Amino acid sequence: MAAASDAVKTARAALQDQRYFDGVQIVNGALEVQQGVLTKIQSGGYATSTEDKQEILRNPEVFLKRVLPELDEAKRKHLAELFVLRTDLLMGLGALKRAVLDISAALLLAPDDEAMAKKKSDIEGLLKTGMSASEGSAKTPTTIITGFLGAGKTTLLNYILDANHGKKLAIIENEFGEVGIDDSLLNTKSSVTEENVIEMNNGCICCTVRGDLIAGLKKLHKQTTGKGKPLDGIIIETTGLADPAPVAQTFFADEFVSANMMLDGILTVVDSKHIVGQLQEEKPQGAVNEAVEQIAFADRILLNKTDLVDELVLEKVESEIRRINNTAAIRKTQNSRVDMEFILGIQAFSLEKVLMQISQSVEEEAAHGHGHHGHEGHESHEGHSHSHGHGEDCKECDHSSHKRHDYRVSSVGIQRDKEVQKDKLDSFISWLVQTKGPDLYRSKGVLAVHGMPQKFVFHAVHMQFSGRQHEAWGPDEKRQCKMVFIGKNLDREDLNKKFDECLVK
Ligand SMILES: Nc1nc2c(ncn2[C@@H]2O[C@H](COP(=O)(O)OP(=O)(O)OP(=O)(O)O)[C@@H](O)[C@H]2O)c(=O)[nH]1
Repeated sequence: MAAASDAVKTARAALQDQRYFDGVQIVNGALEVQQGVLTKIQSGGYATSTEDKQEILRNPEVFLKRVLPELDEAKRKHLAELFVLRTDLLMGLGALKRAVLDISAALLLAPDDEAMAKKKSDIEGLLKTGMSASEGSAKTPTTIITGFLGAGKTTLLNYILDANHGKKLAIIENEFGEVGIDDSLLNTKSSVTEENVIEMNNGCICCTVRGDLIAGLKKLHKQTTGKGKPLDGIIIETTGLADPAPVAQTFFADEFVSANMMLDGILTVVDSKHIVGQLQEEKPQGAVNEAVEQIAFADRILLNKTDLVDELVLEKVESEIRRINNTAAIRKTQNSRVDMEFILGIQAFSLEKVLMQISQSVEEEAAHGHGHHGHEGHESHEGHSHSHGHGEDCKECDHSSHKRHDYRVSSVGIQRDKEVQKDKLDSFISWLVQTKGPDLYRSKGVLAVHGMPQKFVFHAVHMQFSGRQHEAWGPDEKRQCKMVFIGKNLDREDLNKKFDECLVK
């Protein structure tokens, strides 16, 4: 029983830290052990070879009904505890339907438990309204617009509002406590202080949320959905903010916000004429270059003010952007005019979309990106992309300007046609958290975990992580791992080496 209570303790800690996936694995292990023990008792001491070894996980009620007569009070209590724990973990992963199965199993074991009965009806209520814990169609899609001063953000906002006659959009800008619906507030800019940035209490220094934004979103929800007039979308303009991360993380971290809104995507507007200078601006040691960060976080980039530059400059700007972020889609614009489909409803933070995007971006990265590590005579120059062999006579590469191009922020893609070992993957993730957390801006991936029939899909802003098991791998599908990391000072070789240590040999 000591091992069993250890499992409960460790899974509870995982729940606390929002490591839902780890927690589920621990509880699964403990439940499988219980099934083994109970099946042996029923079959007179022998394990049957035909049993479904995961029946307790797949069909908990069927299994429990069969073994119920054998269970003493202590066993019932322990099993119920495991099922309740798994319910909470599954909720964290957004798997509400599975969570209902588990809480029903717990209720079979403890039919008079009022807290469990309430939990069950709460989850069923959430299922009915379509509000899942992680993704759901009832949530209001929210778009973050970033970009350097004067790049064309307000021009874009006005364009969106004009273009969307049929849609009811709310705009939140600057002072997040103030909320403008439709066309109000567009021209009342005021400065933003960093006082409202709150550190999360999970001990990770890079995970912060904005208290004023949460308050603003709550107020907005009350004024709209709360009065039976739901919105079609929310747009947040982050003028004056160096770092879009605390805004983005609010959508992962705050319970109210994540239950009612979903982050649709981060748009970065770029002034084509000035961006190269902005990117290359030397900052005092330790200070961030806002322009570089805004590009690193982007899902979509508007290369604006194309009327002020020629094609050659645009090409250069595009290649500079690609060195920082080679997964965001780029569109050239004038006066921020762009198809709405390119910027709204993009679901960049939906795990389903990650699954689709990741293949494309990692394959591109695998085809082009080689980094310049070990490239004698050069400073580190990650993310620099070519598919050719590399020598001093390399014509495509402007070797004289390597130093200028070193933004310290780059994308690293990893693709392996192998499975990862779960325990080693956990160590890899904790190594990432401990050593790279603040430097890792965006990451996403699809993993084949040894022993797991489903794809494991994740994305993260810094270490604010969202991931869950997705559809099963197809019978003819190659089980493989694909990931993209965008961040500062990423050592491509080190990341590859550390990840390779997690692979099943
Ligand atoms: N030539 C040219 N001017 C543009 C374009 N897009 C926007 N502008 C102008 O650039 C100026 C700045 O545009 P805004 O939309 O206010 O930029 P912003 O990013 O909101 O600026 P801040 O709020 O100060 O950060 C305005 O005068 C716009 O009319 C463009 O494509 N070409």
